[in-house]
Amino acid sequence: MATSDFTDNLPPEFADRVSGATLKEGRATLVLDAAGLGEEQRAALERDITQRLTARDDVEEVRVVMTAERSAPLLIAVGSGKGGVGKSTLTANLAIALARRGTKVGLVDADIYGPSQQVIFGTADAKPEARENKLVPVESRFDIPMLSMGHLVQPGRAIAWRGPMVGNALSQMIDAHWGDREVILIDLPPGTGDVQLTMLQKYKPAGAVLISTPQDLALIDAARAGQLFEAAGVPVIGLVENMAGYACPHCGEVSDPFGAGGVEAAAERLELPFLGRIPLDLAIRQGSDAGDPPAAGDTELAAPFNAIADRLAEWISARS
Ligand SMILES: Nc1ncnc2c1ncn2[C@@H]1O[C@H](COP(=O)(O)OP(=O)(O)OP(=O)(O)O)[C@@H](O)[C@H]1O
Repeated sequence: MATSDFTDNLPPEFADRVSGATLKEGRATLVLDAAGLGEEQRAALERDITQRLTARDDVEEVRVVMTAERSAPLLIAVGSGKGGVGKSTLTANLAIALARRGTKVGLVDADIYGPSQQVIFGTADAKPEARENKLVPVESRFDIPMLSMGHLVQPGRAIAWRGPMVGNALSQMIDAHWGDREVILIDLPPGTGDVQLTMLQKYKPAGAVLISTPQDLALIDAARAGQLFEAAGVPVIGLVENMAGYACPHCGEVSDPFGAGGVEAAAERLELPFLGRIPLDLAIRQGSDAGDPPAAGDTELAAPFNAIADRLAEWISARS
């Protein structure tokens, strides 16, 4: 017998997904459309259907073939030449801004020197579990699953790591159960060290966003980081200027402690897109420390992050 009648009694939510079915000598083969389902939902669907069908007298064995395999999520690296220029702040806020526009985004904090995303996302106490030898990302309250070096080692312990250990930790985080995530933002450590090299050799990102303050020194380092990506064939999506324009909370006068406009001018010189400018504002630091990043709210400080996320989203959709 080669028929699909045996699937007729499946509930509609299952039956609607069956795009092909045969039953031959007790062996049922089903082709299921798994589009839009996350990894866990797919596993649950397969389990459930297998149970229902094996309960039948005429079915001894069930094979389920899932189609519409999810494509691997797009990896986007966020890098900087120097430390402390706001890379983690940008990555967290971009992830939140993208998630608020409906992108299924995940986040990896690969900063071995000072992982901080677990603080910004309030997941510092979480311990990621492993399933089938792969880590399951930790859920955060912004609906952004994440993994951080801070989840894998005690803060400060990874600093002495070199090549293979770094590569191993990075692999565990990137090869995790990312389910239905379309985009994963990767918060890189500053500079052009082991993590960047492993990233380029093993998990070449689709693109990189670079952040810098407007000082010359920070810019020179950022340009160097940009060169590394470009040499490896990873397009630099654009440059972001951080900590420009400080509005005095007392008198309102705007000053530019690190200069202003330098990143935009550098982007022009390097022929790279300029994605936007984030002001220096105490509320940005306070929000990050308190696990309440500005992009999660609706104050005017969300605006620069939203504008940069818009540019990034345009870049992502132009690729797909
Ligand atoms: N625009 C801003 N206004 C005020 N504070 C900011 C701004 N951007 C970042 N900060 C603060 O500056 C500090 C450094 O920022 P962040 O951790 O994002 O930098 P980083 O480049 O990721 O540093 P690291 O090299 O340590 O990873 C943090 O305390 C952060 O909250």
